[in-house]
Amino acid sequence: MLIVDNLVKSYGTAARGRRRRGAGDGGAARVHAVGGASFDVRDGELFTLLGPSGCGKTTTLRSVAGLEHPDGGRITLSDRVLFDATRRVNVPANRRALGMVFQSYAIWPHMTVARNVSFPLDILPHGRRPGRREIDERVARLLEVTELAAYASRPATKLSGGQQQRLALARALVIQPELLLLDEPLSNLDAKLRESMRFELKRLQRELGLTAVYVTHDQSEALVMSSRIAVMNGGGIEQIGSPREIYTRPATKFVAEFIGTSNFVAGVVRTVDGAEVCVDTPDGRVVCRAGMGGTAPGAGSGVLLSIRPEAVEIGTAPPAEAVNRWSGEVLTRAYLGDAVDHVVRVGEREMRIRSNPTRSIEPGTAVHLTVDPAKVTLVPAG
Ligand SMILES: Nc1ncnc2c1ncn2[C@@H]1O[C@H](COP(=O)(O)OP(=O)(O)OP(=O)(O)O)[C@@H](O)[C@H]1O
Repeated sequence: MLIVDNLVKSYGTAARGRRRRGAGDGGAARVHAVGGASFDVRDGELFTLLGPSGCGKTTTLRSVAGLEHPDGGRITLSDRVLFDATRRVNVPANRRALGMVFQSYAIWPHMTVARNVSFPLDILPHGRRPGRREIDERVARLLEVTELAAYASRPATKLSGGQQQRLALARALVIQPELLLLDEPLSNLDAKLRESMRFELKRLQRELGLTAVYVTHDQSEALVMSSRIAVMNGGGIEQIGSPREIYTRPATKFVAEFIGTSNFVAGVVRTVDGAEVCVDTPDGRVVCRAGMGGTAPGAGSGVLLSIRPEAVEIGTAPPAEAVNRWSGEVLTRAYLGDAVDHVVRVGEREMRIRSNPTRSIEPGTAVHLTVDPAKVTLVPAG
């Protein structure tokens, strides 16, 4: 539905801007905010751009919205070309008819809740404005689904943070946009509300069959909400996949580190037999069946093993498994309520292990570790 192809955007640091980096260099330097990002968003999908601060996700979203003028690339929505650098097409933001919700929900304080929702339609020119009855129906339905119907005539400022965010959403949806753009819409809410709003937003998106692009730096938010995630780093996309794919088969070390935690072990590929790769590491041979994000490493190549803390089994009795086993000593233990973390010294390294709280072993104890080959992922070294 939405296709973003090779999007490029840089900013001159001497220019006026939202933010600056590298100023004081005489104005010659440019910040390469997005360097050739490509992705497509399917109908009915909640597609997330996830990455650390400054990786280019907001610039990408604002380019789709028409609020930034990219240097290169092409953006199409269904069969409409919104932007094409080579053909010099750049549809203005107000003609793209997209719904937008931002971090600061910026509801109109002097209006009632219902008027906030109807306003984007009320101000449409005569020929494009729906009739009064249709406007009232749309507003009523949106207030219903966002669970704000009871507050319709209340001043918009007299709502809680979560209600105001739902109002911002209702207001964005009233124009029936083909695509909804959301930029960190939950980050102004307190932790508890943020968590419940994740589910609310996801429910609304499903119920209304919305197609949305969602920007966040919060990995757990992205995992909970998204149909697919594009992990961004330094203006580029490192990996696109479902939350499960991204978590269980990270394509790069950056993705494995940014989403969750991982134990990394450097090694050299010894043999490749179909999907099974044997890797020699300083602490013995490790068999890996989870593969390497798309590419197959050849024998002799240096790789990193990425092993999630919860994939490792810890125990005091020697394991039955013949492969992927290590011996070590518990260094520290931390009780987390729903889990226990152990840090175990294995040879020269430390490994982090997350287990069920019933499996709690005292520091100083000699332990054995095992990991299922299907839970060991390879990522490129370096
Ligand atoms: N108007 C601007 N002028 C100059 N540099 C800019 C401008 N807007 C963004 N940048 C720079 O471009 C890069 C990408 O910014 P962007 O806002 O897209 O990142 P982000 O991933 O959304 O970060 P955050 O989560 O902090 O909003 C950053 O280095 C930023 O400082």
